[in-house]
Order: sequence, then structure tokens, then C-alpha cells
Amino acid sequence: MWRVGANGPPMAALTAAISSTPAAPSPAPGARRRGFSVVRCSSAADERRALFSRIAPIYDHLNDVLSLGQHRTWKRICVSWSRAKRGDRVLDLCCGSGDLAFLLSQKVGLDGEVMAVDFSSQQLQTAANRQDQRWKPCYKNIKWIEGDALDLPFTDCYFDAVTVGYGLRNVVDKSKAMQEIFRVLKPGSRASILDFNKSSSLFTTSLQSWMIDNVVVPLASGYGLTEEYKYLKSSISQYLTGEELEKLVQEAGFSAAKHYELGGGLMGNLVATR
Ligand SMILES: C/C(=C\Cc1cc(O)c2ccccc2c1O)CCC[C@H](C)CCC[C@H](C)CCCC(C)C
Ligand SMILES: C[S@@+](CC[C@H](N)C(=O)[O-])C[C@H]1O[C@@H](n2cnc3c(N)ncnc32)[C@H](O)[C@@H]1O
Repeated sequence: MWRVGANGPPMAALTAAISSTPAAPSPAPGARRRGFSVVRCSSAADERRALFSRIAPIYDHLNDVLSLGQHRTWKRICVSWSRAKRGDRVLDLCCGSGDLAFLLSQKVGLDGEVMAVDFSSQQLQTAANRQDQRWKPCYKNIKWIEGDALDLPFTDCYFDAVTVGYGLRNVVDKSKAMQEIFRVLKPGSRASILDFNKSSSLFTTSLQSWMIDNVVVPLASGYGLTEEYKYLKSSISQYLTGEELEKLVQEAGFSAAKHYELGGGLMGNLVATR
């Protein structure tokens, strides 16, 4: 796992890791250029990072149980709509335990490359363990990178596709995250962004809310993670509607944006073309 942050082996390791590829760390912003800590997060971001690290041990299991396995279908759709293909170099941002990165790995094959970035080392450790346990030859094309969505360690126009699964909603500065995704995507390439849908339908919002209060939180409480899963509800209510997301990505410079509802409107997938 490559760590782009305060607790090293930051620049040396990253640079070594990528020396065989042109994925040189972006030469631009200050700390990164000087080789100092680059995971400089606000306290809100620190709290979120801690939250995702705490839930890491049960995250995959609860996703399977809570969605009755449906999250796998939504993730396959997200990857498919990114248009990633054999030989591509792709980014899975906010990769967590790696579900989308593993799907991308199979799409791009051994001629391609998957950079999977997250700021929680525990989530990345889970991803690396899963990679070992369910080994497929193509998984050799995945690099797990500890880094911040708001300061991506890649040069401009580097990726053929970007996916984000349940990540954008959790990023403190969504506009900056979209600007970073825009920066690292090649012109004409796509970002495919899956998340809960902040619906404008009262029925869907009430159903989401009921499920979180009566199914998600009680189940998570059994693992001592009540507050962590209560956060889901507030994060959805503070998120953006499909229309607002389309506006956000257009403001970040994307030439086209379309938000699609999935799972009966409970989920949404935003497709943005640079
Ligand atoms: C994929 C799921 C959760 C991801 C997830 C995202 C976050 O941002 C978190 C933040 C903090 C803690 C946890 C998470 C987190 O787990 C699971 C989603 C399950 C849903 C609550 C909804 C389940 C819907 C139905 C059972 C499926 C019905 C499908 C039908 C086609 C309508
Ligand atoms: C709900 S999980 C989603 C994980 C995975 N993509 C999936 O679909 O299952 C959200 C992930 O976003 C990561 N994350 C949130 N903010 C981030 C940031 N600013 N930079 C990098 N990762 C971030 C968290 O650490 C967490 O692993």
C-alpha cells in the first residue's frame, strides 16, 4: 500500500511505486512539492476518516446484509457506466474496502492499471486483505494508495475513467473533489459516481429515513456503531439532489452530466464527461 501522507513512506515510496509509469505526483501544490505531509485534513475530515476506520471491520458484511446484496449490482452499473475498458488506466476514488477497484481490475485487465485511493488506512488494509484472500491474476494491476480526494497525487489528464462509490457524499468539500476529478481525467473521459439518492420524492425520502432508523442503525448498534451509522442519515440529508449534482459537475468544468436513479430511487449514479 502506498501512503501519501504524514506517516510515510510518503514521497519516496510513491515515487518508487510509480517510477515505472508516468504517474508522477502532480508537481503543483506546496506540501506535495516539498515532500511533506499531504493528507492535510480539516477536523471534520479527520472525524470522518476516524469513522470509516472504525467501521472497516464490519463494513462489507453490513452492506451485504442491509442491501440484501443489491449494492453489488449498483456497483457493477457504476463501473459499467464509467466506460472503463481493457488497457485503461483508471482511478477508484474513496475506494474503501475495494469493491469497485476489484470490478475495474477485471475490466481493464493486466494491460491496464487501477489506482485505488482512500484516506483511511484501515479501509485500505481491508481491501489489501481481500485482494490476498480472493486472488485473481488481474488483481496485480491494482495499487492501493492512501491519499486525499481533495489533493490527488496524480498529474493532470492521467486517467481514462474515474469511479466513486459512496464517496462524494462523505467528502467535506464536494466542489473541490469534483475539480480534482476533472483535473486528473483525460478530455472526453468519464467519471461515474454512485451514492445514495437525495430524492425530491417524499415517499423515497421517508422510506430511506425509515430504513436507516429502523433497520440500519439497530443492526449497527449490535456492533457498537450506532453513531457511525446514524451519520448516514444526516449525510444524505446534507447531500445534493441529482439536479444539484449535475450543476456542481458542470461548474467544475465537465462538458456533460446526467444523474440516474437506481434501486427504486434509493440510490443514484452521476455520470460526468470531461
Ligand atoms: C451500500 C450500502 C451502504 C454504503 C455506506 C455508505 C456510507 O456513506 C456509509 C457511511 C457511514 C456508515 C456506513 C456507510 C455505508 O454502509 C448499503 C445500503 C443499504 C440501504 C440502507 C438500502 C437498502 C435497500 C434495500 C434493502 C434494497 C432494495 C432494492 C430494491 C431494488 C428497491
Ligand atoms: C462509504 S465508503 C465507500 C467505500 C467504497 N467505495 C464502496 O463503495 O464500498 C466511503 C469511503 O470514502 C473515504 N473517504 C471519505 N472522504 C475521503 C477523502 N477526502 N479522501 C479519500 N477518501 C475519503 C472513506 O475513508 C471511506 O472509505
